[in-house]
Amino acid sequence: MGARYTIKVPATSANIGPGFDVMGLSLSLYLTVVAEVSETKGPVRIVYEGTDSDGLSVDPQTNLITRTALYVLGCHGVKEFPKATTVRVQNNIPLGRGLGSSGAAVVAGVLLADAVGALGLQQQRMLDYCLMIEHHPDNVAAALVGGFVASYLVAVERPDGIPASEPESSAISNGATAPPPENIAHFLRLGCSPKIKAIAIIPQFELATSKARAALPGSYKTADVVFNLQRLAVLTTALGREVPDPWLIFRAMEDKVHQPYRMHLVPGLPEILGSFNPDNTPGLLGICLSGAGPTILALAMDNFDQIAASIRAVFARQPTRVETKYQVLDIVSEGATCTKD
Ligand SMILES: Nc1ncnc2c1ncn2[C@@H]1O[C@H](COP(=O)(O)OP(=O)(O)OP(=O)(O)O)[C@@H](O)[C@H]1O
Ligand SMILES: N[C@@H](CCO)C(=O)O
Repeated sequence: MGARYTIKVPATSANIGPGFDVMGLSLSLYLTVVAEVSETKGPVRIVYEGTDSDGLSVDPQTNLITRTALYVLGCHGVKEFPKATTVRVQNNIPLGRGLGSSGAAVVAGVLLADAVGALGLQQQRMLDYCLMIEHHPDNVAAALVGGFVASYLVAVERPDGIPASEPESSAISNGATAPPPENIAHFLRLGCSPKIKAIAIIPQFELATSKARAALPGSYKTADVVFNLQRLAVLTTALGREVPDPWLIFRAMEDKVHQPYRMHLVPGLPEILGSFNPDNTPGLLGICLSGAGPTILALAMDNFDQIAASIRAVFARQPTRVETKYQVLDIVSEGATCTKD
């Protein structure tokens, strides 16, 4: 009898307005990976069972989940999956929409290697491995530990010399087996009121994070940086108050570092960010671009379906008639898990 592991990783929304590359919320939408490990040596096989998996590679050397796992195994002197393994992927996180699909895939890959290689990695060490592939910690830290998470990279330059702005590490695509330095990033879980839910309004088009990052300027005005720092400091505790203050949160979710430069990439974004507020939209707490977009994240305490309908209507009346779906999600306190059946 072989072993069977089930790995479950939540979707995440990064930034939450001012916390560009800093903040992440984990959400009740999951990537599930089931690894069926046989007792004999043999190849690894990938099977996608989810709905949003069109075009994803099932070649273990290129698929993001198994490629990450192979990198982590390689760092431990293990060149391939130790036993014949079938990796069944059920993905409910839409790809390239700003809901942390790539971060979840990377986290799943690290947990997969840890399980099949019996590596016994601690959570902090897992984060180091994740950051060799996903260069900003906001999504992966929240996906790994769960809840409302703040994080920073200890060094701005990545340890392998690749600029943090690069979308993906060449360390793993080159088959390198150099382990990451220890403690690349630090993280902290912050309080988030259980009264708050996350409404994700998801346009039916993909926006690659690399493209959305390429739209950002290389330098900023001091006043814009101060604008974000002021809001971010307030946001870190505003979401955790027992009785959330809608206008405090609304103002604390404004941003001048990334959203203004991404407006042209998401039709309707200027109107969405400029039209809704807690006075004209009861129940609304705050609104922002989720991660690199194009999903809109609205935090709210009530009237979830009405808020979603109002935002969807703005997308629908754009000249390009942007089609959307929406989901009302919980902010989940549990991060990625791996269980042995
Ligand atoms: N389950 C998965 N299996 C394999 N590859 C995946 C999986 N999920 C995501 N990816 C890869 O990640 C890409 C999307 O990553 P990208 O960083 O552009 O968007 P995102 O992670 O969904 O959004 P954001 O980082 O803004 O939250 C996909 O096109 C695919 O190559
Ligand atoms: N902080 C990242 C999140 C996307 O992965 C960005 O906005 O580009």
